[in-house]
Amino acid sequence: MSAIPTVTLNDGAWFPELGLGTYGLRGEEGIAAMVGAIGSGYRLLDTAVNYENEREVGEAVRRSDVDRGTLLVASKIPGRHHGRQEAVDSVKGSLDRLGLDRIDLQLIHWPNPSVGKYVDTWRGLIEARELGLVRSIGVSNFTEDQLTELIEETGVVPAVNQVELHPYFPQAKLRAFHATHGIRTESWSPLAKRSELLTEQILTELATVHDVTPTQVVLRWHTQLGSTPIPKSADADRQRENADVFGFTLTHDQLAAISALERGRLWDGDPNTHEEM
Ligand SMILES: NC(=O)C1=CN([C@@H]2O[C@H](COP(=O)(O)OP(=O)(O)OC[C@H]3O[C@@H](n4cnc5c(N)ncnc54)[C@H](OP(=O)(O)O)[C@@H]3O)[C@@H](O)[C@H]2O)C=CC1
Ligand SMILES: O=C(O)C(=O)[C@@H](O)[C@H](O)C(=O)CO
Repeated sequence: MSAIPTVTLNDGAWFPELGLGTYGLRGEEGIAAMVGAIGSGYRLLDTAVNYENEREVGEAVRRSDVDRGTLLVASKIPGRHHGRQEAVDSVKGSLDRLGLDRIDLQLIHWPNPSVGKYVDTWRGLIEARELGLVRSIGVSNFTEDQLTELIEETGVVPAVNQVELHPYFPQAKLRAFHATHGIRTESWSPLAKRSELLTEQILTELATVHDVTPTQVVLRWHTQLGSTPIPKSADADRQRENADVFGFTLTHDQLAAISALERGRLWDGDPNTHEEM
């Protein structure tokens, strides 16, 4: 398996084209799964205050035999920590739990519109970056309008927007907005939480054509769309399968056929209405 390629974010930092989701990876088993993933070549671990596994993520970084400087840890601020000073304090809390002296990518988890403080929270992340607590700053689950508001109010463009993205919800319009503004797209639930996606006929057909698995077809689709998928797997073999997607190329027509599976969100995770505290 070749190394996972990287891209450059709008702040000049490097960023992998594929990472590991860690929601649900907890305790010793979770740490072992993350250490194994790092050993298999993963360099980006995605966590959040609300995953309650930042301690495990930090421990996995320390137990791995890879230099800290070659690993990226991303975390996310929950709705209950929105506000300028609250955001800085939230980052400090994450750093304590991680046991690290820097978070590589800090995101706002959800805009939580009813709280009405995502612009202040963004100002807090800008301050956290100035304080050297975090390297890159971005958001998650932000719409075009919410991104525009952040940019107009602060002049700082998020490096990343991590959003629901999979063949059932390809987000073409939002991705085009990201491309225009130099925001890197990151795909959450990139396998649509496994669901029935992986048995779709077009995916099994393309898997045969390219001599790979349907999962690898889906993950390659993400990377060729210019998004960084963060599939979660607790299993070493599936982790290796998921990372080994850079040795084949889908054609333009094959990408379009996969995107034609579009049917909508997995659940009611509309950033305009969903509240996640
Ligand atoms: N910002 C946000 O609001 C959100 C962020 N996220 C992030 O995105 C990450 C990934 O999303 P998630 O919701 O976990 O869903 P995924 O789409 O990554 O699917 C995970 C499921 O797929 C299974 N799986 C993984 N690889 C394979 C494979 N090769 N073959 C068959 N099954 C496989 C896993 O099982 P197994 O472990 O047994 O392999 C698990 O059941 C999260 O862990 C989290 O970090 C997720 C939701 C929202
Ligand atoms: O996992 C996350 O990052 C979330 O934001 C949650 O909303 C998660 O997707 C969930 O619990 C869905 O039911």
